[in-house]
Amino acid sequence: MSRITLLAGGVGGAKFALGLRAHLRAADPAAELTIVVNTGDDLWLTGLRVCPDLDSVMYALAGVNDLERGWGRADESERVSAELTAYGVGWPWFTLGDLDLGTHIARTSLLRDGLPLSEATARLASRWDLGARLLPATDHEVPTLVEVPLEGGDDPHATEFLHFEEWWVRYRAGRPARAFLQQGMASSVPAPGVLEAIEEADVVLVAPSNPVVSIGTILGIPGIADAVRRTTAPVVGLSPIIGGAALRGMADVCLTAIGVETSALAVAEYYGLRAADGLLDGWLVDTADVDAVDCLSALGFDVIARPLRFTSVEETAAIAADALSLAQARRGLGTVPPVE
Ligand SMILES: O=c1nc2n(C[C@H](O)[C@H](O)[C@H](O)CO)c3cc(O)ccc3cc-2c(=O)[nH]1
Repeated sequence: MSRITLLAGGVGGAKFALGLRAHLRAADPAAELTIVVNTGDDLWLTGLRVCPDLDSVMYALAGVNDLERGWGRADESERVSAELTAYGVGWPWFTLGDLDLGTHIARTSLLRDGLPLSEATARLASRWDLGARLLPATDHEVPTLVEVPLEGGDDPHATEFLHFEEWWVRYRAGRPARAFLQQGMASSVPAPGVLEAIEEADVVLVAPSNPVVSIGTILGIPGIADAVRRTTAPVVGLSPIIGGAALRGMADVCLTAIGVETSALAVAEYYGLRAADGLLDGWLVDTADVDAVDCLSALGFDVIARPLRFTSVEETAAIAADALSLAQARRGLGTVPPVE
């Protein structure tokens, strides 16, 4: 029996989680999968608590997600959203589908009853056979705010802060980000079970999610990065960058904003090598980035290059299997798959 803990953001994290679960169900059915999910994207909207990344992972594992969009529910309708827009309530550019709204209403109801987000999440998740435990990184509210130049003012240095979802969805990350700030982060604490899931894991995996606003937010919650450094489990990450471009989403814009090059090599260096007080032991890069292997190996990372695109659940399961093999090789329990 192995305990696998995955740190994940929304859309990319959900796709990887699906492949990882498929691999575990076939190869190690007794394995316990815990997914620590980013909550920096969470927001209050129309009086409801919306948790985009938790919901993307939950819907994907439940098999009820919208495969085309990558977020929200399949077979969705938007009648309530249209009513809210008619009343001028909410964000007209941020669609809350009717089925999705059911989740937000249920979650908000549980929160209003006094449950912390971690318990509310467990209650929502218990509806489905997810094959994984979902943990929000923290029960505290740590909204990611993006500092952008103020539009239309006289002062060229004036800035304003947008909630991440406004910057991401409304402006498609098009307004230059000067900084990302996780409000309330310094005084937040990891949700119950998060530190244990990392410290007591046999393997910790870092999904190919946005290194800045998804994985970065999880790791920024006091105590979590230390737990990753401390765990006896090997820590293996997957590059969200393939051939110099973000695998999905607009992670490149976030990396550029914090001065990190959009490359598989630079993101590994950004996370850092655990042996040098960083976070990773191993790193999977795409075959397009095979040039990075020698350099990262010389730095001390266990690296393999293999196709990293999630073209199907089967292919994602094979990627997950290779990530676990890399981790097991470090634990001396298995073999490293050949570098392609
Ligand atoms: O591009 C969009 N993404 C939407 N997303 C996805 C989300 O904004 C981002 O892709 C993630 O937060 C980034 O991980 C939603 C997620 C939810 O949980 C609920 C509602 C939405 C609505 C939108 C939307 O209208 N447009």
